[in-house]
Amino acid sequence: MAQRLEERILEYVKQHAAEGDPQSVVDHIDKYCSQNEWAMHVGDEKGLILDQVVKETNPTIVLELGTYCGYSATRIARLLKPGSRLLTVEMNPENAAVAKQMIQFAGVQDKVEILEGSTEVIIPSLKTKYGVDRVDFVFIDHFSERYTADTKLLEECQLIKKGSVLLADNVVFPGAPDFLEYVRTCGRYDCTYYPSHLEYSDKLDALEKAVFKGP
Ligand SMILES: O=c1[nH]cnc2c(O)c(F)c(-c3ccc(F)cc3)c(-c3ccc(F)cc3)c12
Ligand SMILES: [Mg+2]
Repeated sequence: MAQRLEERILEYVKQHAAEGDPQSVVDHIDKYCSQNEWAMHVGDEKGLILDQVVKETNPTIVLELGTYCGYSATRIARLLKPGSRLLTVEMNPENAAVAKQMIQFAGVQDKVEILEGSTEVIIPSLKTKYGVDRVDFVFIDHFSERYTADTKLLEECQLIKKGSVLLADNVVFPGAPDFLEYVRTCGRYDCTYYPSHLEYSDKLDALEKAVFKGP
């Protein structure tokens, strides 16, 4: 029995999902976490909203804050057009190691790069160290206490331009009240609220989409 929950999830995927098939990996993570052990992936219900927003944005460069096991990175990468890429930031090295294997097994490793470290250090280095000019889509799913600071950092580093889309998880549970206040009142975002449920649960949760209108 693998020691850590995240390793048990990876083991289950390796033993039951179809290698090279990102949809199969996503489906099997959802199956394991709804039947066996709860884990904090965005999940199948909120995942369908994520899919819809990714499809309507059709992004070339995606930034994800909070990789965890690689569920949403796999979910997003499966929808990306050839030549596009996803950079995902994870500060927990053990989770990053699981995510690397999950992404590899799903066969999306050519589109996904895992950046280990904290967002406050990595975001300011994206232009210089990772050759990013602008990000078209940001999935914010790390710590709700960092949502606002990291959004302001993306603005200050000029990584988001007019039309860039932010999509934040958990704006109801655990909640991100200062983030909602900021994007809805600062005058630089067009916001949309998507009510849903906490992953693998009937508790209420929601995603907030914030489309940048420019500085
Ligand atoms: O931390 C997170 N990052 C990203 N997504 C998350 C997510 O989608 C979640 F559903 C939860 C969650 C919410 C309720 C709960 F009871 C347990 C965990 C967390 C979370 C929140 C606070 C913690 F102390 C630990 C985990 C996160
Ligand atoms: Mg989340």
